[in-house]
Amino acid sequence: MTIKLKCLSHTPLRGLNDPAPDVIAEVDAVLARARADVEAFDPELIVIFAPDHYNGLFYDLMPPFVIATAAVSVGDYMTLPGPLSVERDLALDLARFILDHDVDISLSHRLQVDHGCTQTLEELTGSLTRYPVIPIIINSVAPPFAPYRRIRRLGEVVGQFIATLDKRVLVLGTGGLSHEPPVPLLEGAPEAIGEFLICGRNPTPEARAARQARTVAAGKIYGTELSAQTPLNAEWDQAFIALLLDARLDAVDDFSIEEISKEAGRSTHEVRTWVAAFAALAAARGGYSAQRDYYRPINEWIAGYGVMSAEPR
Ligand SMILES: O=C(O)CCc1cccc(O)c1O
Ligand SMILES: [Fe+2]
Repeated sequence: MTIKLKCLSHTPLRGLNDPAPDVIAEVDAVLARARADVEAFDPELIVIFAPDHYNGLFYDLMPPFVIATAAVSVGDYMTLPGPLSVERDLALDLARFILDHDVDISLSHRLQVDHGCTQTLEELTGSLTRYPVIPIIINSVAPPFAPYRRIRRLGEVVGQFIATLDKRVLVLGTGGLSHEPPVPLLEGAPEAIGEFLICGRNPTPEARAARQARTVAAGKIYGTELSAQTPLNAEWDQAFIALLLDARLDAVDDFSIEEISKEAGRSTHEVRTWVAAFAALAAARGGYSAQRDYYRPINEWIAGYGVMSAEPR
């Protein structure tokens, strides 16, 4: 078994509300290098830990985390629509392994996924079907959340499973870092918004266009005194990256969900996907060496935008 890791932020505002051309060029160069790494590694399986943003998962049934044996992209924010190439039997084997190791993961035989899962797959592989993939969606936007220690444990068990495979496995985490796009909270929401958060799947094209427009409008003022959203927190981001570089993964057990929401923004919890990915790498092969490939706070994209790579020491 050989394993590599890549963790990247995602931003649906790319191409919709871009920063200066030199910043885009920087990010394009980092993504091109990451894509070349993936091409050279030629994974036989990709395990992607990703968030959902009320496109596949809603409060009518909100799992702390769920593994999909079949997944279809909703194609929001100009991302590719259609099915992912999920290895059904292997995903089921992984589901059984996780449950047998006392981590109570949910299972979906037909999950809708959004830009949170598909943008990174597309950026690193050029499609949703180039390589076999197993999506594990971690609730990162719909409180209450499982403690970070449970996410670390989930990653550990996935890593133990990966260690049993005779394959080249790429583990991906996508989301974060610090940021707070205008994702509504159920608490105190107007009735119509509450209804959407509880059972809003398969919105009309008009509703999806309106949501996209709201996010673009938020991106235009994000980080200025006009915005009510918690601003990016580069200090928090750099400390989180340092924790991963130093393999101090158990430090996440002390993370306070409320404090992170207040200090860095409510969607910063997408970093739970990074925690799971690094925990999987560490469990699969013990020590790892990691590098920060890129970091820049990018207000236009509503993202403390980071990219990291790691592999066994
Ligand atoms: O459509 C939404 O709910 C929010 C979209 C969104 C915006 C900026 C950064 C993100 O990570 C993100 O997911
Ligand atoms: Fe997101």
